[in-house]
This record gives sequence, C-alpha cells and structure tokens, in this order.
Amino acid sequence: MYRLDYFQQLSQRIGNVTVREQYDLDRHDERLRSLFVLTTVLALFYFSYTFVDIFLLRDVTFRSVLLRALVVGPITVFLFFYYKRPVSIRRKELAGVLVVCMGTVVWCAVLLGSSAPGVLDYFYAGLVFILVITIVITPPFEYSVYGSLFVFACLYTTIWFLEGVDSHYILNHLALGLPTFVLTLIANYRFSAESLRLYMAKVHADRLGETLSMQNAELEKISRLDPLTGLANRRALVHYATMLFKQPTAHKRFAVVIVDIDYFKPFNDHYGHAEGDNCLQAVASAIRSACSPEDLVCRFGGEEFLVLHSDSHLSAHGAWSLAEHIRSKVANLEIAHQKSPLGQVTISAGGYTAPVDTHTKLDEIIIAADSALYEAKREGRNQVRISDHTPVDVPYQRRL
Ligand SMILES: Nc1nc2c(ncn2[C@@H]2O[C@H](COP(=O)(O)OP(=O)(O)OP(=O)(O)O)[C@@H](O)[C@H]2O)c(=O)[nH]1
Repeated sequence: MYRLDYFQQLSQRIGNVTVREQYDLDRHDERLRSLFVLTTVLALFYFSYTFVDIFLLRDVTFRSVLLRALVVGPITVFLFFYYKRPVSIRRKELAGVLVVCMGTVVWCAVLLGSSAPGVLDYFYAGLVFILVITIVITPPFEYSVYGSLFVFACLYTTIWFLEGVDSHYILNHLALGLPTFVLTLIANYRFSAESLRLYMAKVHADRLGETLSMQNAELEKISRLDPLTGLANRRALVHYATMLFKQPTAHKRFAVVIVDIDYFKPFNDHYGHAEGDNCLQAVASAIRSACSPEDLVCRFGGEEFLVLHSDSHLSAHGAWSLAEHIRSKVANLEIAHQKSPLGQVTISAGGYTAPVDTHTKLDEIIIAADSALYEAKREGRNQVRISDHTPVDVPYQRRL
C-alpha cells in the first residue's frame, strides 16, 4: 500500500518537513471544521436511530438506549473535546474513525440480542458505517482502509449470530457489502490523492510566486542602480524625490547638489576610457562617503552626480558645507590629471536649497542647481556655488 503514488508523494520533503506534515499543518483548520460538522451530523443520525430501534426492535429497546447513552454518547462528547486539543489533524481524524468503529460494535451488539423479524432487513443499514469511514469523513486513506476493514469484519462476524440467518442471506448481504467496501475505498483513495495533488499544485504555485517576487524585488533594485558606480540612477532619484515631496514634514528642507567632474573629456582622451571609468568609480565613492546614509546619491549623467539631502534645519550654508565636503573629498583622492590646469581630478558643484513642498518639481530644482553649477564652472572650476533663487529666474536650462 505504501508504494502507491499518494504515499510516495506524502513522504517527499518540503524543506525540513515531509509533505504529510506540511499538508496536515496547512489544512488543519479546514479539515477540523469539516470534522466538527460531520461528527455533529453523524451523531444526530446515530442517536436518532434509537427511535428506529424502538420501533423495529422492541425486544432490545432498553439495551439500545443504554448502550448508546452510556457508551457512544460519552465517547462522542469526548471526541468533541479531543478535536479541540493541540494534536495533529491526522490523530483527530483517526479518533473520528475509531469512534465510528466503536459505534458499529455497539450497533451490532444491540442487534445481536434481538429476535424481531425486521432485524435482517435492518442489518443492511450497517453498511452505512463503511460509507461514513470511507466517503463521508474521508480520513487519510490508510485510516479508511483499517477502519472499513474493521467495520466489514465486525458486520460479517455478527451476521452469523443473527436470528434467522442462512447462507443465502449472507451471500445476498455480501453482494452489496463487498462492492460497497471495495468501491468506497477506491473513492476514498481517489479523493485523498486528488486533494493532495491540488495541495501540491498550490504549494508549487506559492513557491513560484515567492521566487518571482524575490526576483522582481532584485530586478527592481537593479533597475535603480547605476552599473558602473553602484550608485542610484535617475530612476531612483525620481522615485525618491516623489516620495520626499509627497509627504512634506513641517519645516523640513532639502538641498540638491549637482557634482560635475572638471575637464573629464580631456581626462578620457588622455588616459583612455577604462581609466575614465576607474576615475568615475573613485569619484562616486568619494561623494558617497561625504554624504550621510540617508542622502540619495545618484549618477545623474556621464560624469555628473546628484545628491538629494533633506534636513529640518538645513540652510544655504548647510548645503554649501555639504557640497564643499564633497569637493574636498574628491580633491583628497589626488588623482593625477595632466590635462587639467589644476593637475589633478577635481569637481565643481552647484546646489539649491528650499523647503520641502508638495508643489516642488524635481526638474525645476535641478535647473536651479545646474545654474549654480554653471556659475562654479565659469568662475574657474574646483569650487561650489549654492543658489536659493526661485528656479524660474535661472538663465541656463538643461534637459532632465
Ligand atoms: N570613461 C567614461 N567616460 C564617460 C562616461 N560617460 C561620459 N563620459 C565622458 O565624459 C565626458 C564629458 O565631457 P564634457 O561634458 O565635455 O565635460 P568636461 O570635459 O568634463 O568639461 P567641463 O565639465 O566643462 O569641465 C565625455 O568625454 C564623455 O565621453 C563613462 O561612463 N565612462
């Protein structure tokens, strides 16, 4: 039996646990809910049959009431309490099957003492116990097999002791009992295997979903990074600025500083493109180290960088200090540049500072900061300028 596909699948592993353990854990609540409902319905049926006993088997009425009330009743109550205990759903289902087996024994015991003529017709109802164990409760397949085997054995042992039974009756009974036993077990297997297949499909879909969302997060991260310098790119800048300006905190200010490497074309022409790339990387990390971790530092263009800094007490002087700090960090790299009148790689920086406002437009701020940068370039490079003009006044415009 344990070679069946269903069991092989159950013994596979999902991470540290087996499929069986995970399946039981994940579907505990759903299976328990249906156990509660089914047990209630079955108990109602079972106990209402006391009236059938009274009507059909008058000679065993007392026995019927006594056994149901003193044996099956307390066991059923106990079963409901057991369902609430923190044990695996498999055990609860097994407990359900055991109670049905117990109910069968009691039912057979009631019938055994009767000499009423209707008992032989009534005995056919015993097959319902098999239906309950295989199809109604649909416990795990193995419990279904053991449970229905027990019920089958119990019924066909009892049958010999009923009054008025002959071999024709037993054969007739078997003609219905045997197919019921086998076919309902097959139905249980198909149901169990199909539920497991659907569950596994869901597990795979969930896993795929997790992998995809991790990959998406990774792609999202990559799509916001400049591959050469590892800094944020323009896309990240737009995202960050949108978030910053969307929720202005009272009295919060911001500064944008645009940093441009001086005489970078001659550097590239003289030292080559690869050396130009190394220089860009070194300048990028110098800028990053001059800023705080909360600042957005992005590669804005070829040899241009942009810093977006926000601070409640930021003044034009604060923005100037930040830009100046960046300038000196780059100067301290002391990267030789024979084609620059300054003899080494330097930067010029232009900044703009203003209060954070929902009406702030990133392109207007950049125009203002760029205007300051233009001034720093014009005045000899390797220096910083900060503007706090309204951006519309600026004479120099650039594309974003
Ligand atoms: N190595 C390298 N060079 C780049 C990259 N992106 C842009 N550049 C170069 O950067 C140079 C920019 O030169 P310009 O805009 O003329 O500016 P500049 O020579 O620095 O002059 P000023 O800014 O006025 O001091 C060009 O030669 C571009 O080819 C890059 O990713 N790697």
